[in-house]
Amino acid sequence: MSSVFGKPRAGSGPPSTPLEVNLAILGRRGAGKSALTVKFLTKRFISEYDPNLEDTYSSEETVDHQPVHLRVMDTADLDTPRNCERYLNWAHAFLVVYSVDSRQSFDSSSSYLELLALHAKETQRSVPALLLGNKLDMAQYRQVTKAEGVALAGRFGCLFFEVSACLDFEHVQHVFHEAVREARRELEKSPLTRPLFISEERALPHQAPLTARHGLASCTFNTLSTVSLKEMPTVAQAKLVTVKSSRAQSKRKAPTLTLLKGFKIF
Ligand SMILES: Nc1nc2c(ncn2[C@@H]2O[C@H](COP(=O)(O)OP(=O)(O)OP(=O)(O)O)[C@@H](O)[C@H]2O)c(=O)[nH]1
Repeated sequence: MSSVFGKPRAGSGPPSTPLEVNLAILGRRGAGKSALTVKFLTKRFISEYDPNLEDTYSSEETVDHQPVHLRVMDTADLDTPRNCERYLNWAHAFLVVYSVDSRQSFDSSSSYLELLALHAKETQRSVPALLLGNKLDMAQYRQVTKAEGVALAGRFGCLFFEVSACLDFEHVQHVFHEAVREARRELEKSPLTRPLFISEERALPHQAPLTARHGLASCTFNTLSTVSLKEMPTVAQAKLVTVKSSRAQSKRKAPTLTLLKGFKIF
């Protein structure tokens, strides 16, 4: 969606270097991570998807008059966090998604928040997370109350929103932009760019019990000082796709979209 939504207006001053923000979307299968990602990128709602695809998308945004080069990793864990290195050391902010009509997905979101809290503790570096209760349009089938969402977010000190990938775009965009704001605040506190590293594939033996206690046995929280690291070339284990057009929604005749790999968009 190169610059379509957030293009700086002509005459709005000299262009500044875009802030680079990496955003990872986490949550149980079916919570609506892909639908939210695609809604944000294209203003469209998808109803068919390939649950095994994990992609990272790139979008030029303007948030509070500042250009932002945003990368969004739509993760595809199975039911619990797995091989979390690929996003733990990459993201500047996390969107943890559950579905308001699924208690299981809410429980998983709690596991993800635990994981992020543990990682922050291990690395002494906090990365903002936002908790999203998705599928608000399905509120009549609610299994999770808004109060529970608020309480869980409060426990982990994160922002909380209820959204729907199939309702208004502006609300979804607002949430993504809030994530950028949170990331920016954190980056301003520690202006050094976060290291784009992935670890060699080996776990730290002493960390296993900690993660296992939280049902996160397949995740390791490697820090710069404890493992040998290699520089991450681009986005780890993910295909980078630039979405080229998203004026689609505002036009009567749907134009050709450069589609997100694997999605059918209607
Ligand atoms: N009614 C409704 N359905 C939604 C919403 N968001 C997603 N869905 C549907 O829920 C199903 C799962 O959505 P996905 O976006 O693929 O969920 P995901 O979290 O990416 O799941 P994986 O791809 O398996 O990791 C799909 O059938 C979507 O069409 C929503 O806000 N409202």
